[in-house]
Amino acid sequence: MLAAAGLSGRLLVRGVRTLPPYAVSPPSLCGVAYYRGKQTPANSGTLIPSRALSGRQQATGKLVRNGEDKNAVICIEGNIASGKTTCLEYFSNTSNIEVLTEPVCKWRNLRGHNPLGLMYQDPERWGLTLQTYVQLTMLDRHLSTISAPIRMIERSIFSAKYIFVESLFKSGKMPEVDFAVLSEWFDWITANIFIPVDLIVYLQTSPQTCHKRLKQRSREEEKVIPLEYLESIHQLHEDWLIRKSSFPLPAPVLVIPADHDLQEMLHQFEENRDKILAASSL
Ligand SMILES: Nc1ncnc2c1ncn2[C@@H]1O[C@H](COP(=O)(O)OP(=O)(O)O)[C@@H](O)[C@H]1O
Ligand SMILES: Cc1cn([C@H]2C[C@H](O)[C@@H](COP(=O)(O)O)O2)c(=O)[nH]c1=O
Repeated sequence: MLAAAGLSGRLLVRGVRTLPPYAVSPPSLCGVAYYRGKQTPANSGTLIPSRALSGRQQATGKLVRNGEDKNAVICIEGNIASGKTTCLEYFSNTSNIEVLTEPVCKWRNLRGHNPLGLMYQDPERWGLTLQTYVQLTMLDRHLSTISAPIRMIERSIFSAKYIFVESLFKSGKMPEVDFAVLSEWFDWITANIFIPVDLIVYLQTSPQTCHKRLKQRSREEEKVIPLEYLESIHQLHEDWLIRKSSFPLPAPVLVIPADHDLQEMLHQFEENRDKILAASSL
């Protein structure tokens, strides 16, 4: 896909490269949770074996996070630069909601390495490296101790696999053995650890909108992303969340059209507030 998108010439050189010194946040400040406008520690919770049956039937026989049943989990999904972080920021001051943004800064700075930048430069060589780390950090997000009745989380371990790993593999940029290793890890995790999701909010945008916003945000690593890549990521989202034809859905989906300007989007978030918060009573 990246090849089709005209990236292959720049991306296929093998070997470790020295990356430009991107401005990155120190890992200690990355992937923080916010509750009532304040930063809270996103510590991993304790995993315990599930007892006979909880309210969430799928938990049976799996490891569950201690205290799991009390909270609602809402995942905000959408294409790159669709407005997920903006949505989370909007809800971050709501009492009872804790928001967890995607740990992108960890993906940009892992002990001084930049797996995200490496992947965009050479997806065949570094796709497995990035996606292994994304899967770990996503799992960590899902299992971290919850400090509010409702948790809103940016993306999920599911979209990392069903959208991004899938995209790398389907486009021929990920060797079959790398895909197999990632799939085994994902299957083991989801078979043995209960990852609760009560609602998916899909911010549905056109790839053109995302391309415009991506350029405006101007993240250094993402400057090589062409419109065609966003189109393929869009199709994967549509297959999963709208057509429901690709992979299992971990929760019901609420679709919010998200091509509108910022002011209208804030209005849309407010309009959908009750539907979103209803996840806590499911
Ligand atoms: N509705 C909107 N209209 C115009 N620009 C937007 C809108 N929502 C977000 N943006 C801008 O687009 C860029 C990407 O938004 P962001 O929330 O970071 O997306 P994501 O988290 O999905 O990648 C940011 O520069 C943000 O300020
Ligand atoms: C989950 C996930 C993300 N990425 C890439 C895609 C984007 O470049 C960033 C995330 O930024 P966004 O603004 O939050 O969309 O990370 C990836 O390559 N693989 C993944 O699994």
